[in-house]
Amino acid sequence: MMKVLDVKNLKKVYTTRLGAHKVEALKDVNFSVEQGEFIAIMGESGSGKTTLLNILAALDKPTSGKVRLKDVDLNAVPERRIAEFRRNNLGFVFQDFNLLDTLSLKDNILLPLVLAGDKYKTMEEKLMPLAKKLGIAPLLEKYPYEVSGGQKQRAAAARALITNPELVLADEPTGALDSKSSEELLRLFTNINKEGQTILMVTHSVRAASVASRVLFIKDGEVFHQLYRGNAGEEQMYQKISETLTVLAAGGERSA
Ligand SMILES: Nc1ncnc2c1ncn2[C@@H]1O[C@H](COP(=O)(O)OP(=O)(O)OP(=O)(O)O)[C@@H](O)[C@H]1O
Repeated sequence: MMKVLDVKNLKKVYTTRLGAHKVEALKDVNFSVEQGEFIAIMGESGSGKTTLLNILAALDKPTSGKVRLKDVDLNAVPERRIAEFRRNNLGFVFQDFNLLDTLSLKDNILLPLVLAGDKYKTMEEKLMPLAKKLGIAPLLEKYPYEVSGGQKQRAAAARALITNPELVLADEPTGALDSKSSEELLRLFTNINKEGQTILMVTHSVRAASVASRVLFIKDGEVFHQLYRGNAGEEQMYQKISETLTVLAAGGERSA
């Protein structure tokens, strides 16, 4: 097994302006992700999920602790290299899609390759199989405002996948979708994960988390509990996650 991500003793303290207030968003977060895993991260509002995701995405720096992506210590990537590092190694899927309204779906999807300086021919070769797989091939010339939320999110997934990233980071990817589009997106994530794509997804949705291979629960800036899928089906996983959230909300003891 190969580690894609290794998070050690991660701590993040926000200091407000004038330094009057300090908020410890992450206290001591530790976990690692093996290649091919599909991780869901859950936790109540304010538990530190966005903070964690921002640090993993190299958008923010921890107060202390380490993040390694493959062999690279994120702290050691120089500022001028960060954008390139992100583009080469990570794919992002956001709750609100983050597509550019002035670009067609095709150009949105190709954007990371354009930024990386790929040749047009290479881009086209990568685009079609992916667009077909995600069911958006007939929509490529359309603009984001001309397609549904589910279609927008599939275009966003294509943009995340087109660079073949080590890791896909998804922030509440079903948050703005109706239940049918959510199910389609979860199916899609499940399929690309089965094909080997490592995924880390932050979500409030028990249903979304129930397709993951492992669920991490964050509480008070620490990993409070982990659930491994094992042989459990999605419904069983749904049950286990619900139970764990109940314990968490009650502020109770760590369950076994
Ligand atoms: N830029 C900031 N400055 C100061 N405090 C912050 C900042 N960002 C987040 N916090 C605080 O850090 C803690 C963790 O916030 P974070 O946004 O990571 O939680 P979350 O789990 O993502 O919440 P949600 O589910 O509501 O998005 C909260 O107490 C929050 O108020």
